[in-house]
Amino acid sequence: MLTLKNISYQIKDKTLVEDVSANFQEGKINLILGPNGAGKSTLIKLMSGELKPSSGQVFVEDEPLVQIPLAQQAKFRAVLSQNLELSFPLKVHEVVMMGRYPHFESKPQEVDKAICDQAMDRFDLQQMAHRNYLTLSGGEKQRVQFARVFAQIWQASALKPRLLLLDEPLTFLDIYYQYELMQQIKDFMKSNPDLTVIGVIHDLNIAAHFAEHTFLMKASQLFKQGITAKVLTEENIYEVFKVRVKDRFMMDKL
Ligand SMILES: Nc1ncnc2c1ncn2[C@@H]1O[C@H](COP(=O)(O)OP(=O)(O)OP(=O)(O)O)[C@@H](O)[C@H]1O
Repeated sequence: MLTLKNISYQIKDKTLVEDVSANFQEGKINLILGPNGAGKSTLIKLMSGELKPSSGQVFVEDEPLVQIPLAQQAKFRAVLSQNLELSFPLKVHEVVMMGRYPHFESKPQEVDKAICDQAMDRFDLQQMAHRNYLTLSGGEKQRVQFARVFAQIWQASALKPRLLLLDEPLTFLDIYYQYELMQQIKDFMKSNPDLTVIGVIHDLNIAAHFAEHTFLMKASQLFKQGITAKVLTEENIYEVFKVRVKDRFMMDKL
């Protein structure tokens, strides 16, 4: 669904992403792992179009991303970025409605309200729908952001298959919600088979449990990519993180 062809990204003489080629398949959960500073967030920003590659190209299906107008991109592609700061005292349901902005002209329609309602149900937010977003805990804010991005891509688009980009979406979440939210993604995808998820996470167990395909980054490059069980081996993990793990421990959870 999304293809990267020889993508590099440089700032001055520093290379943040070097010659990355990858194909993210439609309908799959693809997770990107790697040490701090390996280039994961930069790669997500290149896929979302927030950054333009210094060389190489990003394709959505067979169309170069740069040729798709932003207003169209927002109809089939949602992004949950790291460190999202809002400075206005919006209510929770208003933040979720932001996900619908690309879909209506001047004011939300009944369908937009219904979708926000369902998204809040899904992420267990109804009881805080009228709370000031700024007063929520870090984990609660993260769940609101999940509801916002899901509201954005709730319905299939006539333009393209849907895409959800997640940069460290599990930050601030306790272990219950880490698994719960990943499970919600998986469940949503069962009834929405055109949705592709690409996310950056740090937890090897979560990747082993949920990712169909795993992408290991090391020093600005893509070190390994493929079926999770073949990528998350003791050897590869040691090569990238310099930490010894018990392979079987993770694979038992698959
Ligand atoms: N605007 C910038 N100017 C210079 N260096 C940058 C810039 N943005 C990022 N970097 C550097 O590029 C490298 C890759 O950053 P990136 O945020 O992509 O890493 P990451 O793999 O997501 O790391 P983490 O796991 O810590 O979030 C880091 O060394 C970072 O300091």
